[in-house]
Amino acid sequence: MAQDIEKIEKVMCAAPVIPVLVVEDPKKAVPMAEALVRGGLPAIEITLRTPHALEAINAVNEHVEGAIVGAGTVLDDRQYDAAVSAGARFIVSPGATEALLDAADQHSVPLLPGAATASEVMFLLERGYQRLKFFPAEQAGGASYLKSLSSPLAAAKFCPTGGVSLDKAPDYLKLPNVLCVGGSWIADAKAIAEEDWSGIEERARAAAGIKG
Ligand SMILES: O=C[C@H](O)COP(=O)(O)O
Ligand SMILES: CC(=O)C(=O)O
Repeated sequence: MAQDIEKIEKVMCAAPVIPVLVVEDPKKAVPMAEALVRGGLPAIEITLRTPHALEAINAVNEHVEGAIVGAGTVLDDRQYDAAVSAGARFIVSPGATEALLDAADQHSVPLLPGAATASEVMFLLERGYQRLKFFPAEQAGGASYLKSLSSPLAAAKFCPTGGVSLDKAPDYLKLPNVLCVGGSWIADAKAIAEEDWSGIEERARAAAGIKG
């Protein structure tokens, strides 16, 4: 089954940046997401890298008006099912496997799979996926590398993530094959632990204003 491009583009085009979040304490998820939404970043990715990530997704989905909460670091079918049950509105993976794409076929909640090479992109295009995460963006070659994929693999459009910052984001966003970027700089683990909601809101506002 092909990717639902319209559905995933609603997430990718909601703002220039998707914050990637590692939430240790689910009680902090709601005020964190409220700060992000107030700052102008409605689409947020809570990674399944902590024991309470599903609880955090559920809380944001239930309580934060205007948020489009997704699950990141979804690696297999069990995690896909669990994230959807928790209320995730989109699913992100650092890569892609046949099994994960088969799991996505069972759900209407869309998948944004990761790719870092021409062959990985071609594999995903073959499976009907044209909206992809470019991960890890800076480490794999950065904006110039991604630009060089834009002509031969023109159907693929990306959300570069990994090492992206406020300063580096415009270089990606001006590329013809980039719809948004992802990153943890807006709300990193320290800011969440310290409940720095005003700082998160301020960085979200700066990110929401980035032009390509
Ligand atoms: O694992 C990395 C996340 O996808 C975000 O990367 P970052 O911390 O480099 O922004
Ligand atoms: C890095 C990434 O894409 C993820 O954790 O979902």
